[in-house]
Amino acid sequence: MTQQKLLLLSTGGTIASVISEEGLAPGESGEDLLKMVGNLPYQIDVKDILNLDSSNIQPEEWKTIAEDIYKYRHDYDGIVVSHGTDTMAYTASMMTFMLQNIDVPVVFTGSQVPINVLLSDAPDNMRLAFAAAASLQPGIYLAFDSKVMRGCRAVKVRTTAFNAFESVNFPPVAEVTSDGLEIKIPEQWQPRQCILNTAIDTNVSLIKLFPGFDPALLHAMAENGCHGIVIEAYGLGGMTFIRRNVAAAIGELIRKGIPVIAASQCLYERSDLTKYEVGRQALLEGAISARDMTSESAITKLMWGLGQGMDVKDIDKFFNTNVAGEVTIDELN
Ligand SMILES: NC(=O)C[C@H](N)C(=O)O
Repeated sequence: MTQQKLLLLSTGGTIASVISEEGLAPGESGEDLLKMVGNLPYQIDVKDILNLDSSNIQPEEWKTIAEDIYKYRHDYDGIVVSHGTDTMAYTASMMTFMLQNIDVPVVFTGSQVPINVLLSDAPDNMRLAFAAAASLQPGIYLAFDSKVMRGCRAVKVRTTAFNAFESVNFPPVAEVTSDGLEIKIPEQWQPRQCILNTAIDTNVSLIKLFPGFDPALLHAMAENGCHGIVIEAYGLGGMTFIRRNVAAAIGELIRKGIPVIAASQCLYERSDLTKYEVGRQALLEGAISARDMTSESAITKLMWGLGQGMDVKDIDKFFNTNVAGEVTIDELN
């Protein structure tokens, strides 16, 4: 049997970090990573495309990563992207929108401990990512600590523990068991034209509501060039309306053409603005529900939608559309 051909795109992160006087910083190449993982039953090519801690990965780097995935995808059976963990969920979510209908498996991974440390989690995570890239349906995934999840559902929930990521509001698609990589949710992939579209609007904001939040800050953002806002509201999507009327401020912004997405500060389960008065007020003012999306998916979806020139109505429609498994659409808001 011929070996599967896989590509490693390395971008830095803790996985590739070495100790320096300034603190841990990326230093190992993709080839170094592969050497330390040891033998794998695949033919693997490597390209070092970035060498950054992921806290330095920003929209400019998203574009580079998306373009490289797009450029090389047909030369390989699957692609692994090694990436720092801090912003990996944002990058994986953005790739979901920039590379719609991706036609190969693309698997992001990283580690909590550098690969050159004896008991690092990196070798296991790399092996998992390659196994996933060799066997899953096309899609954007994140592989970490024996689990493979949809990239657009992954959230970093722990700062140091090996089980740093969780798949939020959607089960992991595959898990390591004694039988190997067990596919739990076979993705229903249908061949369609893969589109690379990296146009995004980065003039957006993601804010968390807290008791005492001054809605004038929303106006200040709009006056300073903010084109769209995701608000992590309370519980099912509730927002203050007495004394400090957040809902009314949202209405004013929306009438100025600035979409406002209502997400929840609860990590799990969906927002539903219809249930309480504090949600309905915001809904009446035109707030758009993020439903069960992660904040990482909501903010990247908003950037991408605005980058396509969508207005408030289009963004509303876009957020009521499931692009690649990032949201569960049901009758609820
Ligand atoms: N574990 C990690 O990879 C954290 C690191 N600061 C990064 O995101 O690049």
